[in-house]
Amino acid sequence: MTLIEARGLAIGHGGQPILKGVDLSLRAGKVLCLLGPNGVGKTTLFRTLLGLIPALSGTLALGEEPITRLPRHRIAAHLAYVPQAQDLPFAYVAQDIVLMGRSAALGPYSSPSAQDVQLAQAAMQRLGIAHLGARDMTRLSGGQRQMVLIARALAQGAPAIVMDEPTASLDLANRRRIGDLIRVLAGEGKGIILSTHDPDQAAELADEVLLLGPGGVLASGPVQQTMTASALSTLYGTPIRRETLSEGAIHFRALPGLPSDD
Ligand SMILES: Nc1ncnc2c1ncn2[C@@H]1O[C@H](COP(=O)(O)OP(=O)(O)OP(=O)(O)O)[C@@H](O)[C@H]1O
Repeated sequence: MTLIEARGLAIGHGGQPILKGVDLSLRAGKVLCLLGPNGVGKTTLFRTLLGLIPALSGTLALGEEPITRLPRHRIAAHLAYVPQAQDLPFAYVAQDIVLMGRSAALGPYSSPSAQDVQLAQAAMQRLGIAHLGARDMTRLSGGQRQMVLIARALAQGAPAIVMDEPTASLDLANRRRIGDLIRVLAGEGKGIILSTHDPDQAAELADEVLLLGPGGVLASGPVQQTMTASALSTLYGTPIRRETLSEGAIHFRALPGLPSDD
């Protein structure tokens, strides 16, 4: 089942395009990873997929429906969002933030039921952060906040999840935990689209990758064929070597040599 389908999408801010001609398709049970240099438009693309900013042109469908026909609560029921943790100085306790994930499933004037509270608690337990429940979000570390936002997306129960650099501020153990969780969620049939600045992580987690260069898609497809040394060197404008480690994992290494502007 296709959860997100974009064709010829142009995106940007204030009518100014940043990326054009973006084709993207996220299927249930798959992990799609976005890679691209700082400022290329990954977050802008995510915010467009979420209906937070309008596409400038092209088509975008969530499930069977064009996004332009979907009210906010139906988008939220379809697509959960894990924004970058530093974007959210919410003055709420962590468990209330996680419970907000349930609001997409509630009617406009209803309050969360005991089952909603249970689902929020289960999401926190699954991430090993139940002990943070009563803590003020503004007083959590960046990594703790990131875990809370992931729990909120889990509690939402949407079939697709968009994650903007979900492991950026996580320590090694939590990074592993989230990486494993992403694969488990895909195994359970969720579709996950995430961005990362770590090509090794993309190679490990993703079924498919989308390489975003200035202006548009540089390449897209399965990890092995798409994440070549040459494609990544072009993407980041610096020489990159691809190595296969003894356990079969792919590792990318930026070679010495400063990139130039020309
Ligand atoms: N609200 C906004 N209004 C105008 N321009 C914006 C806005 N937000 C981002 N931009 C610009 O859009 C471009 C893409 O930004 P975006 O945050 O999507 O990049 P990114 O690929 O997610 O970057 P990073 O990897 O550094 O997080 C940048 O040039 C940025 O300055």
